[in-house]
Formats: sequence, structure tokens, C-alpha cells
Amino acid sequence: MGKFSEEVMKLGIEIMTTLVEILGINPTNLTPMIENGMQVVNVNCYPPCPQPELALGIPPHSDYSCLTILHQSSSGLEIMDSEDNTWKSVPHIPGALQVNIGDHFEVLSNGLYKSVWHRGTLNNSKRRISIASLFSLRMDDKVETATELVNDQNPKKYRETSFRDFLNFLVNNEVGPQGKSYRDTLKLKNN
Ligand SMILES: O=C(O)CCC(=O)C(=O)O
Ligand SMILES: [Fe+2]
Repeated sequence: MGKFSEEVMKLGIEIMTTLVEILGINPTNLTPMIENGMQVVNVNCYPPCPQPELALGIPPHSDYSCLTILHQSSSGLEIMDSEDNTWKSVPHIPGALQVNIGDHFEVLSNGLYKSVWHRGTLNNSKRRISIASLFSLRMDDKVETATELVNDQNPKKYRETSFRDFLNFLVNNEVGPQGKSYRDTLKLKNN
């Protein structure tokens, strides 16, 4: 697990710095913040469920990360397709890793990158394991929308945030299927 996490972290940093480069924003301050950032590893274990259509493994959410890299032992991850508002299953491809944008990069890119709305479903035949590595900046490092991406045609759409702000939100709010989405609380009112 240690070696896997180390390698996934290297991959995550490479993808995140490339995504920053593609946006054409100044990487001078951002790259060291990404390289010194946090990796939270969620290991999810879903036992077989006799009536999977009546339950969910993980309710719909977006990840509080810049980027998430996920390994799944069998299919079960579903993402919301914003084109037609339906859930689409992410196929299980042995050895493949799924890369999702998280809330941080939606804020940084002023909405050019969209945080992925996703959920974990259950099945009635076999235990499923997923390992999600969530990469974010350090606890008190603020993520803010890149000034290069804000102009008269594209006003700033999000307020700045840190991982600690997210933890405070979790303590003070109801989360889960009926709860508030943290990403929505980051959107500025005039958008
Ligand atoms: O099990 C899955 O496929 C989803 C896991 C997930 O979304 C998470 O750990 O944040
Ligand atoms: Fe997730």
C-alpha cells in the first residue's frame, strides 16, 4: 500500500502540474504548493448487498480535492453525465486508474475544469474495493481562482477555500444524500 500510494502521488503531481500548465496560469507559487500538498487515501470496502437497487455504497458527492485517482476492483463507480443528467457506469478495466477533477481545481480554473459528481453503487454477488487518493493543498493553504482566468467576460465565480474550511463545513452541516454540497457553497451569489 505504501509503495502504491507513493507512485500514485507522483502520478497525481504530474497530472496536476500539467493541468495547471494547460490553463496557462503562473505556476511559480502553485507548483510548490501542489508538490507539498496532502494525499488522503480512502479505502472503501463494499460487501455484497442482497438488494443493491435499494441502497448505495457512497452517496452522490464531488471530492474535496484538486484531483482524485481511483482504483476499483470491479465496476461500481458511476459519474453524472452533465449532457443528459444521467448516471454513467465507469467500466472496470483491470490495471486502469480513474482520474477525476475535484472541487479545488474547479475553483482554481474558474469553472473551466468541472468537479466530477459521482457515487459508488453496490452489487449482490461480490465484495468490491475501491482505493481513492485525494490530492489537495496543505490544510491552511488557500485555493483561489487564478487571476489570469478572470476578466469582464468571465467574472470570478468562486470564493477562496482551504481544506480546513471544508472540515469546518463538515462539522457544522448535514452531509449525505439530503445534505448540502460543499461545492455549491463555494459559488459566488452573482453567478
Ligand atoms: O467506491 C467508489 O467507486 C467511489 C469512492 C469515492 O467516491 C470516494 O472515496 O471519494
Ligand atoms: Fe469520491
